[in-house]
Amino acid sequence: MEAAGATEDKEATAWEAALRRMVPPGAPLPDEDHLDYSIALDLDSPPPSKRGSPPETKPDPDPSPRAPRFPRFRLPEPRSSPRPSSAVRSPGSDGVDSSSREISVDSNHAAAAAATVKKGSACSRCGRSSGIFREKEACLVCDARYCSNCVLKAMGSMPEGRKCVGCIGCPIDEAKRPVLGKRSKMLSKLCTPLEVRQVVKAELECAANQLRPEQVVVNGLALRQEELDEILGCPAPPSGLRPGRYWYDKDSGLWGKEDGKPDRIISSKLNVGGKLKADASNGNTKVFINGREITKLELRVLKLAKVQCPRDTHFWVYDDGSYEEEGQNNIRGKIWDKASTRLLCSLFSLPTPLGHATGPKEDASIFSSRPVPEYLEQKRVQKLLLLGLQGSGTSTIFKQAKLLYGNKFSPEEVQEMKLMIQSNMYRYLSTLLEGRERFEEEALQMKKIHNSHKEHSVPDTEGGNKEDKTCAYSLNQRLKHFSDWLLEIMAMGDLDAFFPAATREYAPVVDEVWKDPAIQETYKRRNELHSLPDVADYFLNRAIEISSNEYEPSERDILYAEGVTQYNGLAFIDFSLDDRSAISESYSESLDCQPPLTRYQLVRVNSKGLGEGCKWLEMFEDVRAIIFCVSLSDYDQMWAQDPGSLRNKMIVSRDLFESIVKHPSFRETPFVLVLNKYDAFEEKINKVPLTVCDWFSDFGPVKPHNSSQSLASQAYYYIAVKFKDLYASISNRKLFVFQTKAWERGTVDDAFKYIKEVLKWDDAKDEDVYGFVDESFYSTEVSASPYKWKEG
Ligand SMILES: Nc1nc2c(ncn2[C@@H]2O[C@H](COP(=O)(O)OP(=O)(O)OP(=O)(O)O)[C@@H](O)[C@H]2O)c(=O)[nH]1
Ligand SMILES: [Mg+2]
Repeated sequence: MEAAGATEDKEATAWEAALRRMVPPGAPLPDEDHLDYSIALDLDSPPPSKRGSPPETKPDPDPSPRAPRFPRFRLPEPRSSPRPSSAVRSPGSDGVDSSSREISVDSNHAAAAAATVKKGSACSRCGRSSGIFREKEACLVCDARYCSNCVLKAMGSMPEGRKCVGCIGCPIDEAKRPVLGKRSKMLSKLCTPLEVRQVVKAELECAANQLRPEQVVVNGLALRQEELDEILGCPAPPSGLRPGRYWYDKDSGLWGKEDGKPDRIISSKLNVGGKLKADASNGNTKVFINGREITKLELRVLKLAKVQCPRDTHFWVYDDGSYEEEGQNNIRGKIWDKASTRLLCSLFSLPTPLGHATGPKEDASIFSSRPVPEYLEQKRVQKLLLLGLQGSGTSTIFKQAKLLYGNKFSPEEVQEMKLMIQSNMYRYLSTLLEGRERFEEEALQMKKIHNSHKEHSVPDTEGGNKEDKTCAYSLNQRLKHFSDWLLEIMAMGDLDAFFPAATREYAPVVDEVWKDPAIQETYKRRNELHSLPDVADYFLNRAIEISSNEYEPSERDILYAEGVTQYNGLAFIDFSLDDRSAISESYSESLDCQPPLTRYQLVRVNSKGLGEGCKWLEMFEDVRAIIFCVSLSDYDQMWAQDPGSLRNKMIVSRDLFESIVKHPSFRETPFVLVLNKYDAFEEKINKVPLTVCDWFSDFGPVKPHNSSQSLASQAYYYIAVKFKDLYASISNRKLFVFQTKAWERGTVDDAFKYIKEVLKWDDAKDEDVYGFVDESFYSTEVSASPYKWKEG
């Protein structure tokens, strides 16, 4: 008995030790029943796990096979909603939202999906049910599921891919089309790489699995086989074509879902489907392109691109983008020629021509020999919107992403940064000078009062009078003069017109002013100067160097500089991240194929773009995720939102967050909260209590001597939970939280890796709703679960 107890004890300690390695030093151990992945913590991922059966002794209470590998921990949440026992859940779903999501499958598929969920995890052949960790392979036709013992017996040599022998020759369940040709972990385990490749090829290319022409309706008419061949075989086919109703504008090549905006530009002049109708995309703008009434979004982009289009304009647009007004026979220009228009289109998910759209048409028969995956597997760019209150760190994160994942700064961009840094330096200085004036006035006032008290006892002298007029914040006459002049320029808002021409000339004075004891005294009280960023001294210390003609901003300077590019409101970069992850890793390793790269587009909208009730945001469609950035160290800062009214900056940030969460465009969009400036926060929290911010008035930290967890990390969790609660109360969903120090590039890299995982869960969550992607299509590696390290 005692021995058993000892083993248990030992097990418990080993478990604890393993867990300890995963949480940050000093953090309390999470409550086992309340594990969660939505607050990302420590960033050192543990080594990839060896595959093996999961420990049976402690079933994962939150069996989230798609959770990322970052160890995380959660704060207790109410255990109200009962969870279905068999369905695999993703961490993004809280039970409520998943069922309420729009499902765009027809009722048959919905029924099939429901059946799948009910079927649970029993093998259709041997009937044995197994734990949630056991993978199953599902038949693409009837969705029967087989365990690894039975799959080869039930599916035979898979001449059409993963189908029961009895289903060979039958068309696949359309809901499963997205997983066609996707390797599964189980296949990789049971078959050699060569066999897997054959199965995948068969699945993609066999006749029975192809799209049937009648499933695709274009301009109201179901296609015939020749028409489908023509579409799929044209130089720029719609990628990943699925059954559905579409509209097609033969003249321009624009293509979209019925009742929707243009989705892409495919080759023009294809003889397919019916005639394009005016209401094909359900527009209501009274502006027409090739007879189709365009959507509001298209109209806005046209207007931004400076195309004149009053109501009742009818345009003809050709496949090279040239356009004319109906009946005028006069080409007015080319819509997509301007880079700015292409940028706008890309930002708002409107298509632009691919370049070869006007090339000679290929023979449709080539289609049969072209590798199918090319059109099936083209991925779309995942758009990530990066937002936050001014000064939260969005531009720093943006610049880090740029340095991390792609394009270096071009010489022009560096030049622009240089000018920005130089003019910022004057801004910092004027903030200091302004503060100095205020402090000087206060100090002299105090002195006067003090002296007037003394006057009663000490007789007045001339010396005393003179002393009354100077204090620690006083400047000499010359510098005072410069100060008045600079503040006047700033007040008139002329800075940018005046500098940088004057930059070099005044550099020595700037340097002198900055080093003057009065300014240094002022700088000591920088907490009271609300628009002075932490980096002010970094640049002011090098005033002379920065002002010189030869100055070349270093990577660090660029990072520390405020601002991004000339696009003050919007900046974007495209990049890709390796797709390997907890989900796909295990099988891509075993196959000699490269993991696919997902393209991301990071769009940074600065706070000005968020004004006016966030109108700008309406223009962003199909945003894959919102990354909302908050500066942790804002909790004691004040912010002048409207002239004359100071509010706590954290609260202003919260309100902005709330308005974005409530924004109708993002009802279905996952949110990742990035809590930035943890470094500054750590430093501040020991000096300024968190409770200075009204929103945090009930923060009651466990005294440091009672807890090994640092005050900063307690406060961090508290804030994270505040935001999570707020988010859940509005959206009924889970907010993902990540901590960064944007100056440290590694933390930004980790943030993007985390975001990538969040997107995967979100995808997986959708698929769960459909019920067709079962664990066999994704690794159900327990690597996601902290329990895997239990064994050491
Ligand atoms: N201490 C500290 N400072 C940071 C961190 N991230 C950014 N900053 C600084 O905070 C200031 C504001 O950061 P930005 O990246 O410019 O913030 P923003 O969201 O772009 O704000 P605007 O450009 O004003 O809209 C800059 O001086 C940054 O260098 C961080 O992690 N720690
Ligand atoms: Mg900035």
